[in-house]
Amino acid sequence: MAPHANVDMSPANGVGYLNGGHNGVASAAKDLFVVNSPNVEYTDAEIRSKYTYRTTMVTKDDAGKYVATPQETVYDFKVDRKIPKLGVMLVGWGGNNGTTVTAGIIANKRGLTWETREGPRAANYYGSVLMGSTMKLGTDAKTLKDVNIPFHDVLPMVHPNDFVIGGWDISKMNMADAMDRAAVLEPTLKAQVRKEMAAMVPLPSIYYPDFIAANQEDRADNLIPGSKACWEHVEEIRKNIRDFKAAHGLDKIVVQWTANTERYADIIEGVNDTADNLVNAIKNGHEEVSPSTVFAVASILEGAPFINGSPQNTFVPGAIELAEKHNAFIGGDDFKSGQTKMKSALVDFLISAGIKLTSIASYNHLGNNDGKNLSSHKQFRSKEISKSNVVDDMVEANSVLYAPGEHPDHTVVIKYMPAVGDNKRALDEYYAEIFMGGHQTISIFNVCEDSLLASPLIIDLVLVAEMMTRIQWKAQSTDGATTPEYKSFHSVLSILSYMLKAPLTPPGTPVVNALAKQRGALTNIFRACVGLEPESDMTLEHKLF
Ligand SMILES: NC(=O)c1ccc[n+]([C@@H]2O[C@H](COP(=O)([O-])OP(=O)(O)OC[C@H]3O[C@@H](n4cnc5c(N)ncnc54)[C@H](O)[C@@H]3O)[C@@H](O)[C@H]2O)c1
Ligand SMILES: O=P([O-])([O-])O[C@@H]1[C@@H](O)[C@H](O)[C@@H](O)[C@H](O)[C@@H]1O
Repeated sequence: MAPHANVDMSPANGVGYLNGGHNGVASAAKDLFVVNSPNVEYTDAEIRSKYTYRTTMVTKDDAGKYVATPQETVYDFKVDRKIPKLGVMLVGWGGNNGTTVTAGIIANKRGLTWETREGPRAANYYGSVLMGSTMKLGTDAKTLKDVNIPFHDVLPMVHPNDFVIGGWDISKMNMADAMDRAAVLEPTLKAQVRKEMAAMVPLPSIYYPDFIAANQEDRADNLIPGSKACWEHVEEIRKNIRDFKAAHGLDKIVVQWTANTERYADIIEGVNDTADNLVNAIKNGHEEVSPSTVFAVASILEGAPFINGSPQNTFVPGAIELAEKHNAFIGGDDFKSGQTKMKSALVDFLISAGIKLTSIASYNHLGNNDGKNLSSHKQFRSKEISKSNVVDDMVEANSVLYAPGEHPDHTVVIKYMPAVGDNKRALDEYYAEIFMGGHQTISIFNVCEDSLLASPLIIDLVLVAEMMTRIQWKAQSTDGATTPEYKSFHSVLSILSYMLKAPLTPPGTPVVNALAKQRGALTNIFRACVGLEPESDMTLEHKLF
């Protein structure tokens, strides 16, 4: 058996991958609800819905007055109800996030409980918006109370317990030892999953030293030969994806980057500015092509959605164009897990309350390997960018508080302190002007167990990205513009933004960071796919009687 073989963990040989599924056959969704509407049709294979999307287009008249014109576009949505057997391949599988999410899914799949100082704990999916939260389905016809359903039940989604997980790492450490190295999970839990984890060994990966901190070199003992981009690397990764799919009888694969943060790649005309130039640059061994971009290109060519959980600019313009050309899905960047998630909610609250935020001091220290990598300036700079831009949309939306170009002071500091391990300490100060010259100072001390916050996001990103591969649309707008044939959403999955610090959006479209808006978009797009109106908090039924 090859030392890095990603072999099946079936009881027969007891080694290998986390092999999901009941008997490897994806479970069909048990419908929790049915939509009773002439605009929604259910067949065994599909849910088809006719949805009227209502927006308001704004123009200015000759006097400069805004003119608001309601507009309607009728969409036909089609959802494939067949839940696939899904493979999840993580780049950086042997890291803190990769080991934690893998062990967490094993624990959930087996319904494990374990002893802690605070008493017994049971496996759960807390922190996953799809597995741990609900959405309002509607109003009880008799009591007029809200009826809420688990978010995961709004559409026929894969269950994370059924994921078949594998991936790559530049470290050859098996997943049980890597789980120990990560020092995230309780020993009493680790003991129960150790056997499965020990049988899993990451595939060798590509390592271009200049893109991550030099202090990562001692981990790099599991390498595909070659220290810069080449087409052989693309083909090797493509083969890994195909072999994984075949070995486990999978219908689909989603690839996700949870490897170290890379430095930004320079955007160079003729190198990575177009799809053709990027392919040629890889073929010519251009040193400005990063490992994450090579993984993205390989995934795109294999038709596997690729998600970037780190802040670097993996998706250079050529990678985006390649995804568009191949109708492949991409998404990113940088999991929004703790300090920044709090920021995108708190800033939204302050500014939409008319409170003029004037400065944000955002410091944290952490002691895991991510922190070690980020102690190198070029890698920190990637993170500083993603952590700093998260307030831009909210500031720009409020011209009452902020003049054009005006924005709060915003400082991001990250320090590596090994003693605290994965339990990042985030200290934030929000300073704001309030009524009549007053000030409000909000100081937050937020201990984020980083990998336990990020792992559920890895699951959500996979679930949503896979679901999007089964949704198609066509349109008839009020101005007569039509999209006569069904097609998929745009290659850049901005619907993933709720889970990400620096959401990638289709070229030329705005970035939304406000947490409530991001969740609303995810909720209401999925509701539209079953012909339901957007969640409204108007509750006129409680006000007009
Ligand atoms: N809360 C969070 O944990 C959080 C939040 C946002 C973003 N992130 C990002 O997620 C990533 C992973 O975080 P982590 O805490 O698991 O880090 P980690 O350092 O524990 O894991 C990263 C893994 O990637 C491996 N690796 C590095 N280069 C590789 C390559 N070219 N191919 C394959 N494997 C490679 C490393 O050996 C390591 O095992 C980091 O980029 C981090 O910035 C983490
Ligand atoms: O908590 P959050 O800001 O969403 O995300 C985290 C940062 O606070 C931290 O500085 C960094 O080391 C982690 O990789 C992660 O990005």
